[in-house]
Amino acid sequence: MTLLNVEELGKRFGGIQALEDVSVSIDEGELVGVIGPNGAGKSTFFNCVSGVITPDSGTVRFNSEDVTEAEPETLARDGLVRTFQHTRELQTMTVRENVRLAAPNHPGERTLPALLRTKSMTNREASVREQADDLIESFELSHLVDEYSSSLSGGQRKLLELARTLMLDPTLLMLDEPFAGVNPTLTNEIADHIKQLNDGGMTIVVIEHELETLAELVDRLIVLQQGKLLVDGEPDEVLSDERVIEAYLGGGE
Ligand SMILES: Nc1ncnc2c1ncn2[C@@H]1O[C@H](COP(=O)(O)OP(=O)(O)OP(=O)(O)O)[C@@H](O)[C@H]1O
Repeated sequence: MTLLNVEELGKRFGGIQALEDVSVSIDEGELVGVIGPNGAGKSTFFNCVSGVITPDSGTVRFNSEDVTEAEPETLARDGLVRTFQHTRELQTMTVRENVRLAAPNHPGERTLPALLRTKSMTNREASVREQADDLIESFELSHLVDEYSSSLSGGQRKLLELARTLMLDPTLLMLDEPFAGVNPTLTNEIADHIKQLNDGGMTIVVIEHELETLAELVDRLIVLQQGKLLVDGEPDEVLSDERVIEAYLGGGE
């Protein structure tokens, strides 16, 4: 079944046509990579799909519903969740606080005196704590729970970002450069987590410049060039496609 359907998406910034007539369909359970030279329109594509910016033309359908004008928070509540190239954790909070606070409608433990809290609020807090602890453990961040996130390495920050994102229980997870600035060991670890999440049924779309790791990870690659869809297909075929090689050699300009 189609989970995400993007039709003829267009976005212009002044004199730059960042996206032009991009149509893409993603089925439930797929693991798809989005590649293309610098400035190809990858981030603009993610931004339009995730509601960060509104496209000038075209439609975005998620679960068959037209969400072209939807706000990121609404989309996240509905299960379409994305990460950003530059991670967005709160640096003055610990790893544990960062993961807990990512929960939707976080109860805000300190805002109400204990006497005024309802049973359901207390239950919700407990389940948030449990979910956060489970994620911290599965991402092997347990030894860092009380560290401020400002002290983490680039790779550990990406793991934290992934854990925070999963607190939202996504059905469609969009990852913007999950391996950028990450050492090879953690890159493999993050790739394994992505694979496991997909094996568990989560649909995942990944923008990445690290083509070798990405091509091994995904089932399908979508190539953008100068705002247009250039090729869409299996990784091996795509990476040996003359048009793709040309686009990279030419730097997309
Ligand atoms: N907010 C903006 N204002 C003006 N121009 C923009 C804006 N966002 C993107 N662009 C331009 O749109 C084009 C596509 O940019 P985009 O960031 O989507 O490409 P990209 O493929 O993600 O590139 P990179 O791999 O370098 O991140 C580029 O020419 C970029 O300069």
